[in-house]
Amino acid sequence: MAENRLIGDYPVIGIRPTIDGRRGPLKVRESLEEQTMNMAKSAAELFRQNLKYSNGEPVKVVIADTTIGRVAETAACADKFRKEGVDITLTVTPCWCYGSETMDMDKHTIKGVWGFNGTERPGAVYLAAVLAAHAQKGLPAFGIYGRDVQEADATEIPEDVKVKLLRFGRAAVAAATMRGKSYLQVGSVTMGIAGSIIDSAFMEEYLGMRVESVDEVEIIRRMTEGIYDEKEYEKALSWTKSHCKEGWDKNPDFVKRNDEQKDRDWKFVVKMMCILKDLMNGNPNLPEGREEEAVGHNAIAAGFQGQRQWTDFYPNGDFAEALMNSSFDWNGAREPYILATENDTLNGIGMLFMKLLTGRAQIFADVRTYWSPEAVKKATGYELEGVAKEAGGFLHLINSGAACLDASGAVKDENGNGVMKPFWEMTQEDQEACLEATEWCEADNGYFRGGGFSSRYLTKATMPATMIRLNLVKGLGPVLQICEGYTVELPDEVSDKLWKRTDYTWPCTWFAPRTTGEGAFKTAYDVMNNWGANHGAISYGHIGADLITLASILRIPVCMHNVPEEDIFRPAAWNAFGMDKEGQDFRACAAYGPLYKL
Ligand SMILES: C[C@H](O)[C@@H](O)[C@@H](O)C(=O)CO
Ligand SMILES: [Mn+2]
Repeated sequence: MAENRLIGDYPVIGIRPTIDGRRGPLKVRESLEEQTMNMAKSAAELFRQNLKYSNGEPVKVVIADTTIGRVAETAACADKFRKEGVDITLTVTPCWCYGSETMDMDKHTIKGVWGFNGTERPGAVYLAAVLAAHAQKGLPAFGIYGRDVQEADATEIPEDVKVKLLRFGRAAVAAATMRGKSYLQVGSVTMGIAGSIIDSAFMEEYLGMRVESVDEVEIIRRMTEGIYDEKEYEKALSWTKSHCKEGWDKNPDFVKRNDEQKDRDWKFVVKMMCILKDLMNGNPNLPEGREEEAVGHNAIAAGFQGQRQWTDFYPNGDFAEALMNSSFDWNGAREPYILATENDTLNGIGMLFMKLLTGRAQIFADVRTYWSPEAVKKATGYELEGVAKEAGGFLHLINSGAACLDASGAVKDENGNGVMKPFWEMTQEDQEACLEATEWCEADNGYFRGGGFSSRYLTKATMPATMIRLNLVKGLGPVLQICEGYTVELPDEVSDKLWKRTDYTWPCTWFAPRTTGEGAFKTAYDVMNNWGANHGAISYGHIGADLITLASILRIPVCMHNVPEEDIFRPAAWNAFGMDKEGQDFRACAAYGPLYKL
């Protein structure tokens, strides 16, 4: 079955080797042709080797047919790139060139410029000149300039240049991948959660996406009228029965569902997942006469209302949310979906940002509780250690449904450390480890009167992680919060005591922010006390710097982060908005406005 089949090409990177146009007896241009084109080839190779689309394929990179010395060659390059579907350009040069004649003036491309740091020819001078032109013309571009002078014939890319090139590449590909895709909302506002009040203007103007909305009755219609792939459903059900072990039922006897009802519920939730996939991707294998349903909604991300109405009556969406957000299912390892629970569109977009940057499955969670060292000691007698102690406590991240099974930490690297791999690295063994670490408990009848099953696991690994929240603030617009930290392993009996005080049948992750002792990152308590909403999106890895670069491309200011200042990489023009990194970001984003504003 075609999974994650999105209509529309993935963004292409175009490399623009620019050069001094002077020929003549001293052959300035001729003497630079090879070095300039070699820079372009090195950058292209670096991108091809290290950047992947969200489907796991290597990023496509094209190079201009010739070096670009005068405007005619600039135009020829722009023409080629238009035909190739280039959304992102990197201009490279070891020498002086004529800024406004050779710069990328396409207002839709995401731009970077790498000036070679060799002093024989003034590549750095061109870099500064053309970045000034970009600033003057309102076409912000990232500037990349290596620290150390290189030999003129050097072809290797210095480490610090690589870091910036790849950060620019990952963020630009993530930003451009969203263009033209849909956010599908299934159902509407959930329990009054503001994030589930979808803001189409934000999706359109900041992300270049569009909003598709489907009433939940569509799931029932498709079930009732058989508008799903029967073969796929049977395969999914059989796999579920053998791979998704049922946990215990905490409900009191007077509401407990009997085996026959639970069997019906399993069939229901598996079919629901098949249908939600079809709604997002479309499915060419739907029954004859269902051509309209077969095309799907071209959704790169989606949300499901769950909690209230649907879950008051039908089995909940936790099974679909948990497995679709994971990096595998009955079809083996596959690109994780982004399916937000409680229809929290902003948390869904946060998950999407990080999936596009990493290729990894994502966690959706309530930022449920701050546990101070004193409170833990009082509740369990345990003295905090390690990252939790350093952070002055930790946060309880827990929500029913949309936390990927990868977050169990059951997948181990070669050193036995818990990891969450990009989906293309997930082995059969890794998938089984995640399933083994997960049980599917009967839905809490207090919250889910319609029944269903909730995934349950404890994150049993200390893993680097990044938690973000995208917030919409009236009068300001979107802002992003970023918190790097670590998942925390507690002794089982300590976890148990704390977990039991809340939703014991939901997936549980303890998280210690990397604190700085100041402001919002003074301690773990301050992170929660400054958090902008009830939810957070969490990814494996410390990817805050990539998120800051992505946010700057999208013109979304970052209002809270714990990323070291030296790792902040934004378009060069941001420097014109003041020396304070945070303030300049707000001022620049306000000045440039949303990328796709008409
Ligand atoms: C208690 C509610 O039903 C839960 O869903 C709550 O924990 C939430 O997740 C609200 O975001
Ligand atoms: Mn929630």
